Amino acid sequence: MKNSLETAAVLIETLPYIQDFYGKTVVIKYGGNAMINNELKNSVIQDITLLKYVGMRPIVVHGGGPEITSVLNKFGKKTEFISGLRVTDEETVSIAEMVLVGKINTEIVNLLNQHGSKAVGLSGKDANLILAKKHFAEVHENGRVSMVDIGFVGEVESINTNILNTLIDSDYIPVIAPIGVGKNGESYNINADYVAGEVAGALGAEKLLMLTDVEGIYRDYQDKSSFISSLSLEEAQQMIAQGRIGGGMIPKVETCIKALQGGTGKTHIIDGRQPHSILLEIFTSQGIGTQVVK
Ligand SMILES: NC(=[NH2+])NCCC[C@H](N)C(=O)O
Repeated sequence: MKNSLETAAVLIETLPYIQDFYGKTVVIKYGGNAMINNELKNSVIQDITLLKYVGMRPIVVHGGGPEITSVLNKFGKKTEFISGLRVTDEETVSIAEMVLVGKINTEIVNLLNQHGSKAVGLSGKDANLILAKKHFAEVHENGRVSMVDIGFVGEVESINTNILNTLIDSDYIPVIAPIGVGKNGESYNINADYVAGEVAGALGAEKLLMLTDVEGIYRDYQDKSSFISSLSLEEAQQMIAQGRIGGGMIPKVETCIKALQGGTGKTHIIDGRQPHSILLEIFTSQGIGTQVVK
């Protein structure tokens, strides 16, 4: 048990961060284990609620990959991936939209509201929040690169910051499902990491936090003792170019780089398997994950 002086020290360590981040926008990419495990889910929801109540302006962008796959299986649809991207026909995108918007999004909104926040769920279709266009898969074969049409997989063309600012100015927490809308009203499934980066960049957010299922970035991704607490944008770019970032982490690190270039103050890759990783990263000086900074 901590004695009362130790408890006070923990609380007072948060003061500079509460002061610095008061009134600032923080985008949280919520995915992975922290979305499946109930205990972790509650800790994330509590953390976001705390951020809100100490005066920050949180925005949540969530994923839903595994749940989409399991519902697709129930419908008897096989999932094929090309270069890590799900081949998405019209039926697949409508199932993805149903799961992301109808189920996962409303569940997060509901949990936040149960904890005393005012959360509002949005998909990219609400007020044209996420205008999207088709994203082609890059396939490398026999030293040649080709662009393959994989259906309704999208990339962000623009973010309607006006609707987000309207909501956060009125104290709501926007919760965004990564479904984009095309010129003709068609739906696109978009990688939630990229959506979070685009939202953070477009809003010039103070922070982008990405919850993952790893501790953070390693100097050598096969050596768990080479954990990096802080990384510059240039170092991150070099590490990608030199192939020193493991496959699954590349979109996350690329997202951090893009967000920083777009005007986000700081980005953080943190371990969503660790309860309260959001608080530990934001309100302590050493943090818990890897920060990527300008
Ligand atoms: N991984 C790290 N080194 N994190 C440090 C975080 C510092 C501070 N709490 C912030 O949010 O800006």
